[in-house]
Amino acid sequence: MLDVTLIVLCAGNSSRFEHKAKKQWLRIDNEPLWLNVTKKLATYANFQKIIVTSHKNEISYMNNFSDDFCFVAGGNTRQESIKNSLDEVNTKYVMISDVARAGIPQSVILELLENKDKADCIVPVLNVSDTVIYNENTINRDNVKLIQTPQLSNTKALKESLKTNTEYTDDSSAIKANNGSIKYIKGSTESTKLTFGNELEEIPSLKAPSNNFFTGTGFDIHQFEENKEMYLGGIKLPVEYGFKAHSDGDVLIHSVIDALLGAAGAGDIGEFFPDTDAQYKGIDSKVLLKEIVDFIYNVGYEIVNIDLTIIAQKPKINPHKQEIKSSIAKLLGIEKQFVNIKATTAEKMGFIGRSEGVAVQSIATLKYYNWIKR
Ligand SMILES: Nc1ccn([C@@H]2O[C@H](COP(=O)(O)OP(=O)(O)OP(=O)(O)O)[C@@H](O)[C@H]2O)c(=O)n1
Ligand SMILES: C[C@](O)(CO)[C@H](O)COP(=O)(O)O
Repeated sequence: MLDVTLIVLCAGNSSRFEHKAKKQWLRIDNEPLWLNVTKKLATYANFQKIIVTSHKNEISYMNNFSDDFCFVAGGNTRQESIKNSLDEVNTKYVMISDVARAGIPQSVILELLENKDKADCIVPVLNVSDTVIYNENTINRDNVKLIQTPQLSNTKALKESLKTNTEYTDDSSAIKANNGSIKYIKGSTESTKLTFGNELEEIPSLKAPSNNFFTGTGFDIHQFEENKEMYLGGIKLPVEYGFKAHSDGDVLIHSVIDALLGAAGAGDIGEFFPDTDAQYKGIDSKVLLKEIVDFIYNVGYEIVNIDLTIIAQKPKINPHKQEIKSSIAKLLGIEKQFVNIKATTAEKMGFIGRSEGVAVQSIATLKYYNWIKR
């Protein structure tokens, strides 16, 4: 086994990426890109340990995909993410790769490893073949190099170099600034970095997402409370009572959240917004749904439809159905025709029948965001 830890950086925000999903979550058949890339790199060399650096909001979800890797929460910058991950590195060498470089060939990895003792940091680079102008002046292009990842560093040298508040855009720049030695090897055009989205066309080996559909159910129930505003589906109903709850008690929205999380395999509402957390006391449930919808799109899904059943002896739902549909459609970012609402009484049986509260059941369907057709 090699005395090398591999870190795959996957904690970015994809803010420049012109797709609905974050790049690390694009589906390659049924696999998120981060898993596809990490598994591929794992077959290229016998790494002692593989660390996947995850966005703090996604680490628990990422954990659902594999038991083979160590997941570490990243920071606000690439460098912070590296620092967090280095805390878990005990090997002499560390190889750091951007998930954004999805097409790295094995030859680059092997050459980095062959050169591991030749400098503090081994870096793949590309020469520039076009004429280069800097501040309107032509400069000698032979002096220009395009720096790629993965880079292989001496762990001690990298840890020392990052004891600084200066932000470097790559590992070699930090090591160089700390008087470490650098060896450049030949990079690869296959290691192109996904930044804006159009680069996807340059990596033909990435398979299209599967056409699978994913279904999740949600259920929530709340007791009435007198003299409180009632919110249902994000709208205020004209009645003199509301729902007893830690949040605003919007039982319909809570049920929708669970259906969406169920379809994405992402747990339940309590894992995202614990009812013991003071910050959610009295919170507008629309804010919670917005956060979940952003999560669903970020991690590579599109919402197909949602079907809801409201079980209520009171209040009467029919007069408000259209308004609730419009509200939910807007919050989910889908057309109104894809939100269905059914309402039923409990035939005066049980606690709902005794008009003590309301229950809502939902079914959501998701599909993968199809990045290949856009
Ligand atoms: N806080 C951060 C920022 C970036 N990265 C990772 O660093 C690599 C290079 O970053 P970049 O391509 O810029 O990705 P993003 O930061 O996601 O993109 P953007 O700058 O457009 O938001 C990516 O693999 C990204 O996931 C990270 O782990 N933690
Ligand atoms: C590390 C890197 O990929 C080397 O070219 C690059 O600096 C990352 O830059 P970004 O701004 O985080 O995309």
